[in-house]
Amino acid sequence: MKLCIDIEKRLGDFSLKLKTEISGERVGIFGASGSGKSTLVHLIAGLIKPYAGEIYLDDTCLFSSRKKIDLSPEKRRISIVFQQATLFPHLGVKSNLLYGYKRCRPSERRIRPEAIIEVLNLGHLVGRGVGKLSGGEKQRVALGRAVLANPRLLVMDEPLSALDDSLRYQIIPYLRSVSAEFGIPCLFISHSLTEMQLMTERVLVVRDGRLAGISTPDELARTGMATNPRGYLNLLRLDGATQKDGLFHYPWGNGHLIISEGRTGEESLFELSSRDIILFKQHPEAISARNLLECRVAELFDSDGRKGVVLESGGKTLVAEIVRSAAEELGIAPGTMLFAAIKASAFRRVS
Ligand SMILES: Nc1ncnc2c1ncn2[C@@H]1O[C@H](COP(=O)(O)OP(=O)(O)OP(=O)(O)O)[C@@H](O)[C@H]1O
Repeated sequence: MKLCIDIEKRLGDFSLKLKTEISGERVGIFGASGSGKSTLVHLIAGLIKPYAGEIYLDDTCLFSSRKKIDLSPEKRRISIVFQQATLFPHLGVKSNLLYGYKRCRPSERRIRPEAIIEVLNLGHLVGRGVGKLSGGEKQRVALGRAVLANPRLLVMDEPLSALDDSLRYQIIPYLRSVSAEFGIPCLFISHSLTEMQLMTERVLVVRDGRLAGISTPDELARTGMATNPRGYLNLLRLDGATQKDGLFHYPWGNGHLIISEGRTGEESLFELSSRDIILFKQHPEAISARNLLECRVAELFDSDGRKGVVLESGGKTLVAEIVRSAAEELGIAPGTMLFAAIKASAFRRVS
């Protein structure tokens, strides 16, 4: 997908003026509350109209004030999944799912409803009404309905922010797999950096209605490391745990990670703050932390007076954070071998 935007819009005191070009299959729009993310996607989807400018999706002109083109939302074929799943309350799960599908020309129906029902794990819900569905189930039905409308682009406008933490991370694999399995490019809006890291490959950053830059989620996490209260959040997908003395041992890099709140038999996603990793130049004699990993410094980066240290072991990486003076005292440079100590309780299991 390639999106070219050059638009201006004013809403009350707020003005949006943005010119950019971004490509990718999973693109993020990231910015603080009120920065203009929803306004931007409403303009792209044709729900509101710019004063002036142009919007192109691949080779299709969606809007051009110069050429007097303004495609209707239906002709743009952009499906939006909103923060709160807006299902039709008088229709059951199946009719909600098929709502847009039935309105597509048969020749345009690319995706089989059965395939979506399977990918989104909705089989046990198709005979039900929507009134008693949980928040996560409603969001999966809304997602299925959006995909079955055969969109050219799927917009997800903070689809996870109404869900609690555990549900949020359960839904992310579904969001990723619909986009990947059915080849539908998606535009994912959020102000959560973790969601950006899990969902997108490139990110358009918006600040006060203006373009603040185009970045990758990892670059964003690195830049924000010093100012983010939780530093750089390492996201680790781990599997194959064995349990010993009430702790979970996961294979990682050249060794193991020992984690308090793990589980056996299933993959889990863990967060680990860069601030929970302590670095030693030499092997410490005795420490209480359960993890002591020998790692090579792959890279160093700056973030507002602090140093990010990218540690590598057996092809896996972790980012640790130290103050600049500590980096100088320890003589840390790419290639240096270090010991990283991490408490087993520092890992937070999010799914
Ligand atoms: N119809 C409107 N009339 C006047 N101001 C509006 C209107 N719609 C939005 N705004 C203002 O435009 C600004 C951007 O709103 P928008 O919803 O695009 O932000 P956002 O980045 O999506 O925020 P959030 O993350 O909180 O959803 C806000 O200051 C909002 O109050």
